[in-house]
Amino acid sequence: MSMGRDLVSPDAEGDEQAIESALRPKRLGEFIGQGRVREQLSLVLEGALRRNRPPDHVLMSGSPGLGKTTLAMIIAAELGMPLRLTSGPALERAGDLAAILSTLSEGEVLFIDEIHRMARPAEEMLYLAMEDFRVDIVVGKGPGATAIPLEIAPFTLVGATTRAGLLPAPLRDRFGFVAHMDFYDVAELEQVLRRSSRLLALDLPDEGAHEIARRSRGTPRIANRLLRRVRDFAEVRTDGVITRDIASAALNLYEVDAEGLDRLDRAVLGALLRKFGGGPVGLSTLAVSVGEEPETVEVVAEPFLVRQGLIARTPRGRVATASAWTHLGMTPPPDAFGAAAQRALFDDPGRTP
Ligand SMILES: Nc1ncnc2c1ncn2[C@@H]1O[C@H](COP(=O)(O)OP(=O)(O)OP(=O)(O)O)[C@@H](O)[C@H]1O
Ligand SMILES: [Mg+2]
Repeated sequence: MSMGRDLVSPDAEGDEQAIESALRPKRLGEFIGQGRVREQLSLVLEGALRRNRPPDHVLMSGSPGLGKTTLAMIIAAELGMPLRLTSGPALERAGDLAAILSTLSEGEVLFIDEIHRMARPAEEMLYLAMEDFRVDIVVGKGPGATAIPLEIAPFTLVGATTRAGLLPAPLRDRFGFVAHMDFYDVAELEQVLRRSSRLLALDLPDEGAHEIARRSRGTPRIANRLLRRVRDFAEVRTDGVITRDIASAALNLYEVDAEGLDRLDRAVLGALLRKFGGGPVGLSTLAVSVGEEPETVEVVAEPFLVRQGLIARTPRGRVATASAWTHLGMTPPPDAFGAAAQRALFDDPGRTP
């Protein structure tokens, strides 16, 4: 996604990937937060280990940087099986997928990242593979084409997506377990930060951890990234101890706001208030007004803004809440929360009052 250069962008790139893999928890017991997902997953894995069979296919959905790849690696590690990695965009043709499936060994874990971006023919091949551990290789073209069935070893598919809504139902239904990953709360992010500061041998008192956690956009990847920037600041300007004041000064310097909103978040919120009087406004109109793809706004900015109670999704479009106006230090127009806005918020055709 295009927001990669920002300090609080949820996407990882470049050097960051090496640092991330060093900080990645390797076993389920080290994985912080996501309590329910962790408990459900540990049952799935334990059951499979007892029966000595590969577990059901697992789908993980959630915003960037919440730990989907980490969890996929943990699944393989807990099963004691190798992990094969690929991604939806790499599977352009059915043949790309067949090449991988046909070389899997029994019990192997196949991780398909961004599974919603797989091409259609590969997706159809995957249905059969997931269900019957078989693929049909089509040889030839037109009326003379024949399908040669090919057995594949029983494997476990782990799919990850930032957009579960885009997965076709037949694909979603073939996963035995769907893990919905949510944003982390401040206490959980503090734990992530304490763990990382141990691994990086940093001096991070609780007050410093709290200040960084609060501004990490509910996302472990961002928490780790902010920790490294704050470390630079602490080491260059002071004795290296990351106090609350140091953390706060460093984050102000990097323009991470008090609630962790990044440039895109602030742009979206600003446009919603200034150009559309607080809404309701449609997603694509809002995206165009900040010069971004609707998908970027929907996947990267919106879930966090909704979670923070700054915007609401209504049947008529996105609307700003009272906190949004306060957050940007603006006064809502007199009718902002009047009859029209109330209608937008509560006229849900799918719901009876
Ligand atoms: N539960 C966790 N406990 C500790 N650290 C975590 C946890 N989840 C994620 N992290 C840290 O955040 C980083 C990013 O996580 P990960 O790469 O798994 O996210 P992702 O959901 O796959 O993101 P993307 O959608 O961009 O692929 C990891 O390298 C790891 O250091
Ligand atoms: Mg990932």
